[in-house]
Amino acid sequence: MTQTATGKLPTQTDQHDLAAENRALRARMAYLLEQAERNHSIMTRHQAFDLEIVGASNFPELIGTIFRVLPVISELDSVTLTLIDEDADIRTVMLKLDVVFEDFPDLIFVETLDELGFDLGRRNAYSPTPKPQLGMFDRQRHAEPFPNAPAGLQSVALVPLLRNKRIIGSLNLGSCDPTRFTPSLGTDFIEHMASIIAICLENVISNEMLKYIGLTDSLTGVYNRRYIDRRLLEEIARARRQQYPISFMYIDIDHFKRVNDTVGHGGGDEVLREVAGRIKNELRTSDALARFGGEEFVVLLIDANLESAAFVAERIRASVAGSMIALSLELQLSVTVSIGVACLEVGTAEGEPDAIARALIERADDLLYYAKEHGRNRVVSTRED
Ligand SMILES: Nc1nc2c(ncn2[C@@H]2O[C@H](COP(=O)(O)OP(=O)(O)OP(=O)(O)O)[C@@H](O)[C@H]2O)c(=O)[nH]1
Repeated sequence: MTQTATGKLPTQTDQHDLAAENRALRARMAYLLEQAERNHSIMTRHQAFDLEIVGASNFPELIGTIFRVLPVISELDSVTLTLIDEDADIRTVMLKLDVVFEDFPDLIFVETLDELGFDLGRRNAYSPTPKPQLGMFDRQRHAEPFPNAPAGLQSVALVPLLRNKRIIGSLNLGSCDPTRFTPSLGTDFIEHMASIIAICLENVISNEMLKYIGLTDSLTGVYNRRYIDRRLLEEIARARRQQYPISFMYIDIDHFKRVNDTVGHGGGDEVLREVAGRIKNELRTSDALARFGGEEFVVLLIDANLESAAFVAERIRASVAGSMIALSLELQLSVTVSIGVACLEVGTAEGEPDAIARALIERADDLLYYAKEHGRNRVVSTRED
């Protein structure tokens, strides 16, 4: 029979106490085991999440994963993301790369650090790390980070996204449980999560910027030849599948050598920028404008037959010729363009997309040459000879 610590045989009361203590210990153990299992499951889910966001290859994929997965694995009722985008560079580049911001209503852009709603005192973007702010949800105070707050949101955590001590935005977490985010709660876990998200964001944003730079003409800001070559192949395949025509314009500024000779290379660059702007104004957002090099531009028009493409080309010609271009140094200059227009009609795109693209470009180039030979400042979409 069991003896007590004093060596005496246990009484019935002692035994009763021991059994109760035993039951309590077992219950405590079961609770701790349950907690450990729960924590393990949370850790596993978060590790899978980390792997998924680290593997995201572009901005929409990363943002989409954060908004889709994080509320589920962290049992949150709202997750939003605020990014500082001072000169709207991120938005401009993403738009150019066809990111549809309407798909991400919980992605918020602000111009300045102050708009993040952190209590930063006299900090600036490079000051030592600010801490997450946890507390009760206040519809007015948190209107900016939670623009679509669900009914019943009770507590929130605004977690700074930091890269090299610089705040790039904030990850905003919301719960309908009032005890979920209280000021006394430890923040190591959410800070760790935010730091991984911040690295992924910065990485994906700089990749997208590089992609954009690689596809853009730095002088005029329109696409470059590499972009159009690639896009043309995609569009030929799509037009073939969906049975619509696409058209291609080759645009060349007339006597551009004379422009350079008259106003210098810098003035010539200004003319190139203005002409690019005037062409762009005549296009739909689905059309793509690129500078092919020198004083040559091309336009790819989606779902446009020869007649409508020639109509747009005529508008472009008229817009360039219609008013003088004002240069800095108070100079004004008249320029004109010649345009060749070719179309890939429905049912004519047989063979390899590569060969079709080449033939389309060559036809537009040939018609441009014809326009030059027949007086310039004109649009040619069919040859009369
Ligand atoms: N300012 C500026 N000039 C450029 C640039 N790239 C090419 N050029 C100039 O564009 C001019 C093209 O001249 P040409 O190909 O002879 O043709 P053009 O004078 O436009 O004559 P047509 O096309 O026959 O009407 C050359 O003087 C080039 O130096 C550029 O990026 N900036």
